[in-house]
Amino acid sequence: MANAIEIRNINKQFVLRHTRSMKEAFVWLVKGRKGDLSEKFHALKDVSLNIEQGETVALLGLNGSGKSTLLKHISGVMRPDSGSVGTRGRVAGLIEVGAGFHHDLSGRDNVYLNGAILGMTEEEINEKFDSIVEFSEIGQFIDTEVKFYSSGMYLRLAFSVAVHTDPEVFLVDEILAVGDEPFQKKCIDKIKELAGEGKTLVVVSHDLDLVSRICERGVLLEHGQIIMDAPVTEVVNRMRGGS
Ligand SMILES: Nc1ncnc2c1ncn2[C@@H]1O[C@H](COP(=O)(O)OP(=O)(O)OP(=O)(O)O)[C@@H](O)[C@H]1O
Repeated sequence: MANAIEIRNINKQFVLRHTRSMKEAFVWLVKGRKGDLSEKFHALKDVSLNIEQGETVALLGLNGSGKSTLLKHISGVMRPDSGSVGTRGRVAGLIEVGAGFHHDLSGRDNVYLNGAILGMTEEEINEKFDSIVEFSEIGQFIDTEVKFYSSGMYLRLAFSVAVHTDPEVFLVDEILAVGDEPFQKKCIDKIKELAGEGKTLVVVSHDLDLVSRICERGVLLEHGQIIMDAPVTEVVNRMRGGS
């Protein structure tokens, strides 16, 4: 089967400190600018990962292990310092609540803006508009500026637009957590439905029960490296201190 996602030897470093004290900068200057004034943090270290079309994959690991950074590379919002990331088909999902939303525009305008960013044509959005609003349960607030939305309302609209783009690859970060329980359940059912249709799914979550229900494969990250890639139950077992 064809790969939906191909990640080859990616590295990502973040600059932790841009500035130092005047004294440190002075010492650095008189010493002939030796060394680097900024401190770097290696968030992803030589990560390679192939995900086949139709696979459901959970990215697991402790806080700061690099899961969200890896997901952002798959979505294309971040680029690696070296290595390559390839995806096949339309990629959509929920990485950061409100990303791609314009605060001063209404929910309605943001559906068009976000839909276009995710690759939908105006015609496609017109066609799906009612269904997007219905799924989100935003109701009359669709014409309110989104800066007045609660975080849950943002999530509802963003999730609804993302699933209506009919993506081949669907990415979900932890953010489902801000939805209330009924909406979370609705999202999870929708995610399962997408998986059932053979869509590729990559999920970042600390909810081990949830990922065990949705995903088949687990990829465990530690300090920016993949240390285990196995059926999700085995990875969850290891995270819970099993084997
Ligand atoms: N834009 C950034 N600038 C600097 N450091 C960053 C940036 N984004 C992430 N990091 C750092 O990279 C590391 C990995 O972050 P990441 O968000 O990928 O971890 P995570 O596994 O998703 O963690 P969590 O479970 O807490 O969400 C962290 O130490 C984080 O501080």
